[in-house]
Amino acid sequence: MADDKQLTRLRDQIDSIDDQILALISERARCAQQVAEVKQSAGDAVFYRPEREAQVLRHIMAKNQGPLDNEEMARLFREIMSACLALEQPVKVAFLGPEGTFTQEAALKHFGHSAVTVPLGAIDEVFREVAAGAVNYGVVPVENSTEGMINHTLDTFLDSTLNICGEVELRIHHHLLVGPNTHSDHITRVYSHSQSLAQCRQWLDGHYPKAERIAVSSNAEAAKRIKGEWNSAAIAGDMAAELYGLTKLNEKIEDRPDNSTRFLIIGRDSIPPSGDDKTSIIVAVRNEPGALHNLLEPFHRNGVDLTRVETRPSRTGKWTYVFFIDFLGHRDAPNVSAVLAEVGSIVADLRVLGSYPKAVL
Ligand SMILES: C=C(O[C@@H]1C=C(C(=O)O)C=C[C@H]1O)C(=O)O
Repeated sequence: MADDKQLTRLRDQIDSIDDQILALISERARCAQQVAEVKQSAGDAVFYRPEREAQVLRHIMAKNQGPLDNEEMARLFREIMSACLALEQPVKVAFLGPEGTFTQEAALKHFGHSAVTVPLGAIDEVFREVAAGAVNYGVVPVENSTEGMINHTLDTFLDSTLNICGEVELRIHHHLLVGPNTHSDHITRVYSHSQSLAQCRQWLDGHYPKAERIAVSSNAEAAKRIKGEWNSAAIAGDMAAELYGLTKLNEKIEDRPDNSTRFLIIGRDSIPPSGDDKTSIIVAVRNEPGALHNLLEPFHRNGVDLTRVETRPSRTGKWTYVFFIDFLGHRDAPNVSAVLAEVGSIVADLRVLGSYPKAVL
């Protein structure tokens, strides 16, 4: 038995600490309200500031001395900021629905749980609703560590004038889910998004080689669909399992344990520097000898680190290659703006998709 007196004393101590935390969070929330008033009187309608939020979280992680780890501590502060912001104006964020997708999880990880998330049926709809001003931001998947680029998202950027305002990385754990009518010995169909089916290919080959694999628009849609079906399973994540009341027959069935997806936050405004930023651009290059070398050389010469170079076929037919390039640094930094000016002068077309804070969490 624990020492009753010692327990009582520790719990009293926790109660008094909680009172202090409560008072401090309230004081912080009042401060954030005043910031909103200052912004409003300056005619600034944008309360949410991604670069400032990234700085707050980085500061917390740098100062944290444990015992909670940096990510855990930052997650708590993420939620405090989200709640403070929602006092003035909850951020409205569109995502690739239905409810329960990994994209929704990414949206909540980035904006916190006080954000209002709006499920939409397709990636281009997310772009459209942001462009129309019906929501403040959108969240779209862009690349998976196992399966590579999500080409549909890249292609949608070709026709869009929206800005990238941030990035989120999410560890993706897939589970094999069933409804009450299905037994593990009688699974003849497995539904999921094509990316998720691909991420679990070897596991499915080993455990359900004969089951038909059916690709649907999202893994949450798969979970929703099998709820009342016989002999059917879905591959989806925790949020979908919980939301649609399904049983996890097998957990973490992704072939690679480090399976993760990167998502982009899209919005209408460009974002000032946060001190640790990335920039994404699209360039169209003429099909001539040395074109790729000439395109990349200025980055190297100016000490700008490339983090990703992706090629897509141009859809106009006019240019042979379109490159999506990500690199470290903000477009306002002198070495980055020098590279952009130089690259702009040699390529057929250059569009800066945005400079944004590097993912903190
Ligand atoms: C308080 C501000 O506004 C919002 C709330 C923040 C916070 O709670 O720390 C940070 C950035 C903004 O999203 C601010 O700009 O400082």
